[in-house]
Amino acid sequence: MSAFEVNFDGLVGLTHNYAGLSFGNVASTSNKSAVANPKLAALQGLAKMKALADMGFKQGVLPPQDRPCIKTLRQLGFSGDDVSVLTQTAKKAPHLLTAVSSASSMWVANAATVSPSADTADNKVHFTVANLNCKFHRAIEEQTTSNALHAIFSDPQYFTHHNALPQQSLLGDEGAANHNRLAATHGNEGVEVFVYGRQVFGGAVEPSKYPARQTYEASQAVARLHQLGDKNSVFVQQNPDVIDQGVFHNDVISVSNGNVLLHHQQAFLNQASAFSEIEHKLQQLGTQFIPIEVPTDKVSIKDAVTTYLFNSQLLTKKDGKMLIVVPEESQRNPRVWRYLNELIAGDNPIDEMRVFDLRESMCNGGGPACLRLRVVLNQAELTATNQHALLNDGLYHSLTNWVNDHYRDRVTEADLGDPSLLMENRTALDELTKIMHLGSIYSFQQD
Ligand SMILES: N=C(N)NCCC[C@H](NC(=O)CCC(=O)O)C(=O)O
Repeated sequence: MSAFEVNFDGLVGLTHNYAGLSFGNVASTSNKSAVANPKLAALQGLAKMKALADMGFKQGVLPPQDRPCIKTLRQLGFSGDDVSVLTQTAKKAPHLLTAVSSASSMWVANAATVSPSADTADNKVHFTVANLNCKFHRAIEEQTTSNALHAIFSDPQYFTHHNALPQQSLLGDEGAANHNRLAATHGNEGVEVFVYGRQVFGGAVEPSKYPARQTYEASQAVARLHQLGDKNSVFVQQNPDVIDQGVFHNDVISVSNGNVLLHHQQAFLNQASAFSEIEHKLQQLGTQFIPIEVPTDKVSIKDAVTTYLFNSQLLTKKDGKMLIVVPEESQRNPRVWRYLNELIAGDNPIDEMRVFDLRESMCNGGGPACLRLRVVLNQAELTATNQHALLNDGLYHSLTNWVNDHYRDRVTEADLGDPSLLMENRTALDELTKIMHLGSIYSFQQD
């Protein structure tokens, strides 16, 4: 059956800031305490969405979360009215305030893992919300993420939603950032490649410096929930050495589209055997596997981490060829830029490149691919999707005006305790739920 890949991009939230919260993510820790510009960040994200929609790609939008998250602070013992909860936290536990204020839900590649109906035994689209339990500021995203996904994919005839896995390090799950799908076309049955950083039971090698966020046990659980057969799934360990060099998610070292896997030479442990399993399983589905390997002598791991060359989007164009969407940082590095130009001129399906300025997100370790969640939908599933979450000119203009009306152009850690910022968030998000017809997805709307 024919199907579309719809890229749902996360809108950057109003509290976007640089708090250095993600140990193991080099950009996050090295930009700690820099001054952030949430308005610019949101507009940069919208500009990418609009440009891709204008090129004919189907584009969706996922809303940001309500921050600072007062509900979480109450769970941690702060009490009184909302403003007093905020001001007490700012005074007594500023480190908690930065965590509950992060706009990290913008990186929706970590929101959930999604399996298209062509791969699942019951022929429904399955979503499992990621528990993100490696980082406290991200572990608090799951409930609102679940509410947003339900509000956009509400019809149980087509969509099955699974709660996040239990919040336990055994089951660390970072969603689609560690999940690559390979298939002849989006609509064909495919092979889903689950990439994990460590195996708790019986695993051997692990990174020694930085955390491996995704476990084998979590990847297995998601594949079971999604009713994926053995023929539709492959489990591969990410190379622990590259995690220790700052590759905290697999989408910082590889990206798939169709039957192509663009990856670094050092991306995976036991790369050869993993690729022969993928090749074999794709062959059984009648499809050839096209791995494109980037050698270390052309692009080092350091180059990959600083430029986010692999955190690119690979998109199938109408003519069947592929477009690669990269961040400006890739253009600024001569080795990476040379490689990319060789790639699009070479004998492979990728023949066009677009460069985007996503600096505000990049400074926290989030490139083009982090900002989007891929959802493959056939026509009936697309029709059943909340149409107000799909980007067209009207929604783009509404969202741009909404950002210009509500967002600040400067936020530092010191601003996070400002009660006006909390109120600005709530006013803006309340309006957004009306623009996008989401209902009451935020806890402040439910109290
Ligand atoms: N690779 C993918 N798919 N996503 C990127 C996520 C970046 C995010 N950064 C942050 O959460 C930094 C927040 C701060 O430090 O203020 C993270 O580390 O989880």
